Amino acid sequence: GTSSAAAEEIINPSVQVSHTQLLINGNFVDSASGKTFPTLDPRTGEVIAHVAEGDAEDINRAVKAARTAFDEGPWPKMSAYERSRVLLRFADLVEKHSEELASLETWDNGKPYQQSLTAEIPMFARLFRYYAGWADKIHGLTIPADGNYQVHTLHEPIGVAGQIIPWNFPLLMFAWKVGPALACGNTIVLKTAEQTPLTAFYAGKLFLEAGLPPGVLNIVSGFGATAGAALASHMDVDKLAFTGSTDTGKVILGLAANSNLKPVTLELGGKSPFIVFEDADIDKAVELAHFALFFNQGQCCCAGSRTFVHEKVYDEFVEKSKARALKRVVGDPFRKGIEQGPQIDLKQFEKVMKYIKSGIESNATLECGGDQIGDKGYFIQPTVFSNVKDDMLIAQDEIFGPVQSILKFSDVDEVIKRANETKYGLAAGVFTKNLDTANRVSRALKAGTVWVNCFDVFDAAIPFGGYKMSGNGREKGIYSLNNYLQIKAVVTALNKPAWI
Ligand SMILES: NC(=O)c1ccc[n+]([C@@H]2O[C@H](COP(=O)([O-])OP(=O)(O)OC[C@H]3O[C@@H](n4cnc5c(N)ncnc54)[C@H](O)[C@@H]3O)[C@@H](O)[C@H]2O)c1
Repeated sequence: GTSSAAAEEIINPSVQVSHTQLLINGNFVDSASGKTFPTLDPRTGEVIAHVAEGDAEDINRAVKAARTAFDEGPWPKMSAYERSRVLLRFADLVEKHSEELASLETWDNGKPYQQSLTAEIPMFARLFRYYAGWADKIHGLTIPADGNYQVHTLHEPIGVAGQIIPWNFPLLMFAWKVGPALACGNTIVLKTAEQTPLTAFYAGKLFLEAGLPPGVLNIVSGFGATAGAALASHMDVDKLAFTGSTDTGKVILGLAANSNLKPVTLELGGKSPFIVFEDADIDKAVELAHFALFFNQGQCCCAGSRTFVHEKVYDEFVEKSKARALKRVVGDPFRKGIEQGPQIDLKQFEKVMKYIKSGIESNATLECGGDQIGDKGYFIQPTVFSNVKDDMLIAQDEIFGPVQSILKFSDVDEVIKRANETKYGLAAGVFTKNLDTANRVSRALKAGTVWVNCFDVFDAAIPFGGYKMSGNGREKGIYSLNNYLQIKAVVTALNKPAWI
């Protein structure tokens, strides 16, 4: 049951925290200041470990190591095949150590252990194998141009990549950033989220074991305003990739523009519609809409956080969604059968509770949930609001928690218009058996991903990214390679060519 699980005794993770120092130039080292900060267990708010607190000086050290590794090699000078083999060896090591990695991920983040172990670790390894496959297939073109010229393009690595990742998927965000950057032959300084520094260090250790040369992947833990800002504004960083909130994305873009104009890829927030049409199989639609919102404690940038339901099936849908949310199993994420763990930290917990209060005050109907579970950690009852109107705060802002908002609609044009009336454009779900409806709506929606009769499908080959204020650029798939390449046109005059 929902309310008692969190009060049960805490399960001890079967893993030791072995790496808490910054990874710079192939060595685990203390921060220059000697400072550390605690990373907390979201189940209890208690300290898991003290981790090196990197700041501007450590970012400088890491960028210097990455610059040297890029300019002097061996990484960009290795054959692409050799680079691909390092990525493949890394993926093998990830599988060998999947239980340690999954335990650390769950401990630091609060997500169900089964999810870490059976969904995220396999996706993590798969992504590195996918980009290992690209490493030796990145090449330029031979181009026919007017005049006596031989023209070709070189697809060069862009240089030192700065990468800043969030706490909701610490390992997967690491993979989406590091995989393509390494496949293209770049070197990296990655800053982890202050809430979840542990798994990146462990992965960094595995990369060294896999034969990644020193300085190619540097990992700095620390806070956004210090370490993050130093990385974004560094004059010797050639490319920046960021995932996190839209507000921070704006800051980052400014820092990049005001320093050396480094190109920036942004993956930001969302308020993604999940649209259920009248012909849908209601039981399946309820389950999928539930998953689309509640997966990962509702802490997904692409969460289906506006559930639009056709008026003909609305009442049944609301009733069944409420019943499903009441059945959701919340508790210690290390316990078998748990579907939902705690929110990441006190700040996020308070933010979600504030939005629940706002939903109630704006006269949405609270169908179920709405409270904290227990008095320890950051567990929140699966919460469902119905009668949600477009102008309510809970229908406009990214809540990033286990709060489903159900809205009623009556025809296709209306729902397309309302679904697009948001500053965001990350993803959307369309649930219908009608092919014409599916085709029409998926083309009309202003979103980087449209899932039709499915949701949260994150295969390594599928590009992901946002329209509008959900960001720019795409990660995963072939598209992500462009983020980490520089295109050089080489034009050579030809003397008496046989043909042009
Ligand atoms: N799109 C996503 O995947 C995603 C992930 C996490 C959070 N969020 C949203 O963001 C909200 C706030 O969460 P948050 O505060 O952890 O997100 P955030 O965007 O502030 O943090 C993400 C990363 O950016 C870094 N950062 C923060 N300020 C920075 C700065 N000035 N310069 C450089 N780096 C900086 C952080 O240290 C972290 O590594 C959440 O409630 C949620 O709505 C979205």
